[in-house]
Amino acid sequence: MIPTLYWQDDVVMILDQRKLPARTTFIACRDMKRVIYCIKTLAVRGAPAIGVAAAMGLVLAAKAVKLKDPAKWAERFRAQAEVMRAARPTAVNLGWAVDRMLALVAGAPEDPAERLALLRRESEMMLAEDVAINRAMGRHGAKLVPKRATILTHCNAGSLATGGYGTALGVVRAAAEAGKQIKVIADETRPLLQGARLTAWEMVDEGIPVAVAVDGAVGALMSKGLVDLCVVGADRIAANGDVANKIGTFNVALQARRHGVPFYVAAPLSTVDMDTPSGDLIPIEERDPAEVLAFAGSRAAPGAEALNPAFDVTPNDLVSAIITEVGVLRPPFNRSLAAAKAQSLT
Ligand SMILES: CSC[C@@H](O)[C@@H](O)C(=O)COP(=O)(O)O
Repeated sequence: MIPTLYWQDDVVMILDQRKLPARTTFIACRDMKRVIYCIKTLAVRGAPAIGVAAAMGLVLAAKAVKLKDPAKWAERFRAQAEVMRAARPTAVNLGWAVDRMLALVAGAPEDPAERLALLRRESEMMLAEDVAINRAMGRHGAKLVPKRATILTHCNAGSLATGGYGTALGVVRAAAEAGKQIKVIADETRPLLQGARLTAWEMVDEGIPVAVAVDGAVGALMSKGLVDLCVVGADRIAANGDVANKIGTFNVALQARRHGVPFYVAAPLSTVDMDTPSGDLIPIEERDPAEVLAFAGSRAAPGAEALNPAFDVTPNDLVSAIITEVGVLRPPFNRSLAAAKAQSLT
């Protein structure tokens, strides 16, 4: 599998996911501004991958701040960190990674080279940890998958959306590695086609049979008994278990409930935001209407406006379970999430 992002000497290399699957090109980021450009334009996307990219971007920012006085240096670095935090609003992993780097700076050595090395190591650790967490999630989630199963997923919560292996697709991979007969239905995921372009590409590369369906087909497919379970990722999970994920996820969950299909969310605990009590308080990114109004390079619906919320919130009562690195969490989620978060801090 091609890496999503990595360090090459002092340069952050980011796979340009906007070009996939047609071309595999990397963007060389030498400053934080370039990393932010990649995050905003979705060259790098998916909650955990955005978090790692933010950490790497802050290493570049730390290097660029040349102030000698440690207090002034920290003040400038903190200001840069806030610019990074604002790059995209919904995925809480971005703010989580920024806070982790800020906490490190608070106790960091004053020697600039040592300080920089510390931040660099932290960003590398986050990347490695993310893959390990995804594998753990995969092991827990695979137990929920029958021996033969068709799994429907929405958007791309795969290797490309993370440091590697994936969250929802990590569960798919782990089930396949355990010898189960898995087929995947990838919702195409309008308007930017993360399902058709990215999930299908990852599954074909993995040798796992995959069919792409238009987003509106979910109900029809389930009514014919063609879906055994749904597994999706998350951008932010509120303390009560409400789940923000790619626009269209809520529809999948509603159809799953209507047809008695289990609806699972696979996400690391870094995606759980205990400071946001419920889903209605999660900020939802509104993206450029042009993403909706352009089709195959030409303008669709001339004269019309567009609504383009990038995410929606699935209420916790539609979620069968949340698969995390510490295990499968069941309702009531306010209790199971709080316990898992407390466990992860010990
Ligand atoms: C493991 S990724 C989980 C989510 O981040 C994913 O499902 C998603 O909604 C990504 O949205 P995107 O706008 O492509 O960043």
